[in-house]
Amino acid sequence: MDQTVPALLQHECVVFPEGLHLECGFHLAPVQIAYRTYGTLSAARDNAIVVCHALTGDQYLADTQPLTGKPGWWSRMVGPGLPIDTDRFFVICMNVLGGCMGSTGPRSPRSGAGADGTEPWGTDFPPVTIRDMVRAQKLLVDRFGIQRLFAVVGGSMGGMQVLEWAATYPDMVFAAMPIATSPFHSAQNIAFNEVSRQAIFADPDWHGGRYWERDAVPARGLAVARMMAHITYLSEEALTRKFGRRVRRDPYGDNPLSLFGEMFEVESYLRHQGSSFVHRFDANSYLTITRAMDYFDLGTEHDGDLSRPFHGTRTRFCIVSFSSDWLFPTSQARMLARALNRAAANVSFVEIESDKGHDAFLLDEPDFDRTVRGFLSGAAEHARIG
Ligand SMILES: CC(=O)SCCNC(=O)CCNC(=O)[C@H](O)C(C)(C)COP(=O)(O)OP(=O)(O)OC[C@H]1O[C@@H](n2cnc3c(N)ncnc32)[C@H](O)[C@@H]1OP(=O)(O)O
Ligand SMILES: N[C@@H](CCO)C(=O)O
Repeated sequence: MDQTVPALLQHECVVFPEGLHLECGFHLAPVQIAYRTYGTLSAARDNAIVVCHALTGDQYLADTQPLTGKPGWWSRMVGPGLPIDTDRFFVICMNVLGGCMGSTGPRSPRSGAGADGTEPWGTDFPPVTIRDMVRAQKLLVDRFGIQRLFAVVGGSMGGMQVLEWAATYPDMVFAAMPIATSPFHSAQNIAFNEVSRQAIFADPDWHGGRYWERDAVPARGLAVARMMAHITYLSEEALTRKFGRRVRRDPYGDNPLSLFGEMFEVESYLRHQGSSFVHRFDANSYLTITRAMDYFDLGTEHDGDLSRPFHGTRTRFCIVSFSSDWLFPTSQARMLARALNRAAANVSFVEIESDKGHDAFLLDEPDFDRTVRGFLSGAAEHARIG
């Protein structure tokens, strides 16, 4: 496994020297937010959409991702004439707090007492929550002089941020589209995250989280973490359709269990997903962000009542789930819809038929594209956006 440390790049970002008081009680300063924008902010500043990325996404939504050289993760969704139409809307996408693509996170230089600005935070980076991520995003939205967002859209952990935006800043969000998400992180998903984290801890190059001292990364552990997680992003049907039981010659030649020097295509695919991930992601960020997802529960401060954060809301919601998503199943999306109904919110709910599993929101699903386009166009008419 290649041990190359993912490159530290220069990203477009804004530094907020005053920082942010985190939910854990720690004051993190400064806070840097890396972002990309697409389209033009209207003179009335009323056409802004914040798109929130998922666990391992980044701000490169619709242009080339600099580490991989590939198109941004939602290039088919965001652009001129596309469902999130940049001829009409001004789209902002920010790397989350705790991330590793330019926003303040475990790879950033440690700040505060005793810090000399050369050593990264590593595992001493304070625990952050989804609400902290959203409050950090609001710093940048305020800097743009935007008082009300036309919409907030996102899938998976991005959907958690959408819900947190709507709950924390109800007067700022006209429309909200939480996709393939849940009002709380389930026990099963916390369990998957824990397996991923243990894989990282078990790597001999983990070095107590101070792997930079060895100029290495816990590549094997991080790759195994991603391999396991990646299975949860697909579905049995999708894996069968893609690979079935097909085998190929084992290019690694390191499998003592292979009878004829072969390997299953699905094994080879997972290895590829694991090793390519290591080139674009930081292990300490992975730990920080998976933990933030685990903490997420809209009912925590409300005796488990998921409707209370939304009482009195005027935000229009469109909840989207995918029929084969077993990580964030439709039953959890329905739970969210019922909570919003109890809060008397304006809510619509769409389940898209798909066999692609959780990552369907990243893939070509024409019904999904039509849903995004339709909801945003309808909401734009009500918001009287040109
Ligand atoms: C939401 C966010 O915020 S963004 C974060 C999302 N981005 C990611 O998760 C990136 C990694 N994830 C993926 O690639 C996801 O599978 C998706 C959903 C984004 C893309 O899915 P698909 O387009 O169906 O691609 P697929 O899952 O088939 O993977 C294709 C890759 O596997 C490789 N591959 C396919 N079959 C095999 C095989 N048998 N052996 C080895 N490699 C294989 C392909 O060569 C391709 O490699 P590349 O990405 O280096 O070019
Ligand atoms: N595959 C996406 C979605 C996970 O929830 C990601 O890695 O961010």
